[in-house]
Parts: sequence; C-alpha cells; structure tokens
Amino acid sequence: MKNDIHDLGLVLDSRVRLVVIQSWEELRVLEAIGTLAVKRGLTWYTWNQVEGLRRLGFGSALEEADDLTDPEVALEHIRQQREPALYVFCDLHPFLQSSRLIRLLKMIAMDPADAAPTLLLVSHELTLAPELRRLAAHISLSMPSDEQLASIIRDEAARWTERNQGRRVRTDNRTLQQVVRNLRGVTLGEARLLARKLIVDDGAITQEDLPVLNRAKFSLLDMQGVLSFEQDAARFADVGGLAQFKRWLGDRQAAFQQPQANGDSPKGVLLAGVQGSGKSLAARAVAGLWGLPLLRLDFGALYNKYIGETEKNLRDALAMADAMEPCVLWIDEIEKGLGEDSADQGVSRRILGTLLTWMAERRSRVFLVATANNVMQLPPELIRKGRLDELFFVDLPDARVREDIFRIHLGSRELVVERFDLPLLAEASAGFAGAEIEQAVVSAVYCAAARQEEVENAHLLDALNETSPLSVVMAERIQALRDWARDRAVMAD
Ligand SMILES: Nc1ncnc2c1ncn2[C@@H]1O[C@H](COP(=O)(O)OP(=O)(O)OP(=O)(O)O)[C@@H](O)[C@H]1O
Repeated sequence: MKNDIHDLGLVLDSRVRLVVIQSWEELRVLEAIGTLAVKRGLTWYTWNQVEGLRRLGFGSALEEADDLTDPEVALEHIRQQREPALYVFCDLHPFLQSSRLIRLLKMIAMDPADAAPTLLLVSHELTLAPELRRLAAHISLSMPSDEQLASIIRDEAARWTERNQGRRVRTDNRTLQQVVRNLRGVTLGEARLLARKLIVDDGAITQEDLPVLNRAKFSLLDMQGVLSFEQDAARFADVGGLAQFKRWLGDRQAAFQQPQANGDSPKGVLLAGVQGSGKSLAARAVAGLWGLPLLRLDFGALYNKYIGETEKNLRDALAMADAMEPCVLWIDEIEKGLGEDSADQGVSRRILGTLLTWMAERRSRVFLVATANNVMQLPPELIRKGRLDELFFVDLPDARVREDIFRIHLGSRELVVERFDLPLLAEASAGFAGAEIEQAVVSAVYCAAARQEEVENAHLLDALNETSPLSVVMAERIQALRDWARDRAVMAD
C-alpha cells in the first residue's frame, strides 16, 4: 500500500486503540512511527522483553518498582495511564497465548476515554486471538528503503554535477551510509530536499554534514517550524472533482514555466471552502502537476512566542521561498493568521502588509496556494482582484465526484474497484466530504481485515452509516459559505 503512513495517521485519528503492524523491518517501522509521533506531538514508548518499557523509543527504561519486562505488568501499567501516548510493542507475539494478556489488550482496546493510550504491536508475524480481531486495525508500513534513499542521493549528486560543468560530488562510502541511516523515517520527498541541502553548499558530502543533516531533519519534524518541505506532492489523479481548477492550472502551466518577457507569470490562487473537501490535497497536487517542490508556511507557528518576532519570521520564510524558486508555497488555513478575530489585531495587520508587499513586488517564480476554511474572516485586501489570480470555491462533492473519490481511495488500497457498486456508495455518502469518504474506506478496510473478510460494499455502507458528516452538523455554516462565494469566487468543480 502506498498510503500506509498516512493511513496510520487516520487510524490514530479514528481512536482505534490497538494497531497491528506486520513487518520484518522493525527499525524502519519504529523510525516511521517516531516521525509520526513527533509530527503529532505525541509521547511514544517502546517495549520489548529484554529492555522493558522505554520512553521516546531509545530513552532509558522507566523507573518503576515492577518488572516492566514482563508484558502483563507493562500492559497493566499502561492501562492505568491517562495520556494519549503511543506504546509500541516489539515482538509481543510469543506471549499472545496468555488469556490474561489477551484480556489486558482487550481492556486497553476498548477504553472509551479520549485521553487513553494506543498500542501498536510490531512483529514479523502476528495472529490475534478472535476476541481481539474486531478491535484492531492492521496496517502495513512501507517506507523508503535504504536503496531508495541511496538512489535519491545519487540522483541529487548527478543533478549537481550537471549544473557544475561536470564537477563530481566529493564523498566517501562510510559517510554515505551514515547519511542513509540518518534519513530513515523521512519520506522520499523530504529525503530529496535534505540531500540537496547537503550537496549544494560545497559539492561534497562529508562527516561535517552529519550534524547539519540531523539539525535539518529535526527542523523538518519540528512542530514549531514556520516553513517546512512537504512530503511528496500529490498527483492530480489522486484528487476527485475540482475539474475547473485542474483546467485553469493546465492552461497556465506553460506561462509559469516560461515566464513572459514582461515578467508576468501566474502568481497564485486562494482555495476556499468546506472542511475536508480536498483543498490541502489540491495544493499538494499543484506541486505534483507542475513538478515543483512544495513548501508549507504555517501561520500558526509564525505567532509562536518561542520563536521570536512574528513579522521577521514571515519575511525570512518568504525569502527562503524566493531562494527555492521555482516552487509552490502553500499557506494552509490562511485565515488563522490574517482573520479578523485572530489574536492580535496589530500583528495580524502588519503580517498582512508584509505578505501583500511580497506578493506585489516579488519577481521570483513562487506560486502561492492559500487555503482557507473560513473565508469570511479574510481581510478584503487579500482577496481583491489582482492580488491573486483567482479565488476558487471548493464545495462538497456531488454524486459523480463522490464516485471518483471512492474509486481513488479504494484503488490506492489495492482493492478491485469493479467489485464495488460505486453509484450505490455515492448515494449513501450524500453530504460527505472527501476526507469523510476516505475515513469510511479506511475503517471498512480494517473492519474487514479484523473479520478476515474481503472488503465488500456492506463494510463501506456500515462505515458510512456510523458517520454523521460535518455537512449535517454544520449545515448553516456551509450554506453561509456558499452564499458568500456565489458572487466572489469561481467554482472549483
Ligand atoms: N476531492 C478529493 N479527492 C480525493 N481525496 C480527497 C478529496 N477530498 C478529500 N480527500 C481526502 O481527504 C484527505 C483530507 O482532505 P484535505 O486535508 O485535502 O481537505 P481540506 O479541504 O484541506 O480540509 P481541511 O480544511 O480540514 O484541512 C485528503 O488527504 C484526501 O485523502
């Protein structure tokens, strides 16, 4: 499956407390889980029968009176915890015959509290007792292999050589192996950008680069980072609907790639609309379609009091984006930083000023994609004609698009799409956003796996029935958004 790390994220969101990951590659699975935990700000622990329970993967063993190398004692300890942490059990499989242990797992899996621990069982092979099967999600994590990481470094070295009159990148095997090891746990896209960063300054990858790499990897994962490289851009084939938007971009691709003599090139768009309808996915897909790196600017982090002066942070981030041209700069939830009810009016006015000045004066080929849920909060200056090329409204998907979204998400989980009754599913998901449809597919997949059944229409219908879509809960807000958009925006679909 290609979406598996993403799926693990969704499974965690759906509050499944017991996740089974079958893999021979424990180290790489741990690194991927660690990466996800850091991104989500979750504490995580590992357990194995030799070292017992350890905090943060490689930290020291917990100081407990009891012997936490005993899996039952460790599980009993976890059962008492009231924080949403991840507990990764490596090789619990030899113990899965014990009825007490099974009971403990079941109690943790059924814990209804919001702030409760999640168990991830990692083994090369693991069969759950029947009473646990329905409670568990099964995920297979495939991450970039060492060979893939090494080949990315070779690629980037070749690119550099091409740009530097055939000069070769200086390095040695030992350092390369260390770099590959340090890159484990990041996605392919992130690995590419990190490799590029190492080479670009001096045309060499040396021991001195290792701390640089670690710092860069850390800042990539660092939640406070204002600007981050986004993982692999999406493909437009992964986005259901949004036909108008896709056409619009297609028409401008050439102009962006070969700027006109007068310096005019497409500047950017605002995607506004209903939550979970694929705005972020579409932003990623712009980078995919145009084959450009994607940078994400986090307005929330700009205001973080720990990282200093807000406007300077924004100026630095914009300068960095300029230096990375050509690229796509994605500002997610732009209303959070510029909205009329944002925390500090003075700062948000100055931030708006800085952004508008950059938009008006820049000559770099940075295509801005701003996404917003609550567009009504946005300052009128930003959306005034001419600032951005276009304002698109992304509505809930209609039946035809919902079929497409099912097709995309069933297909990406290697299910045979023809076996499903798409019109029936589209009808049953009226009012669902794309994200909710995807969530239903994921929960159907793991429900079926737990029952050792093939995924059928019925599993999907059950999952849909169990969800009450946001469009019902927020019907009035969505209508207000539509009314707002009617005279101001172009429909994205
Ligand atoms: N039109 C769509 N086609 C395919 N998948 C979709 C679509 N809309 C949503 N999804 C799925 O739902 C996930 C979440 O959607 P996404 O984050 O892009 O929505 P959003 O509009 O940006 O929502 P939010 O405003 O909550 O951030 C996507 O990663 C994708 O997997």
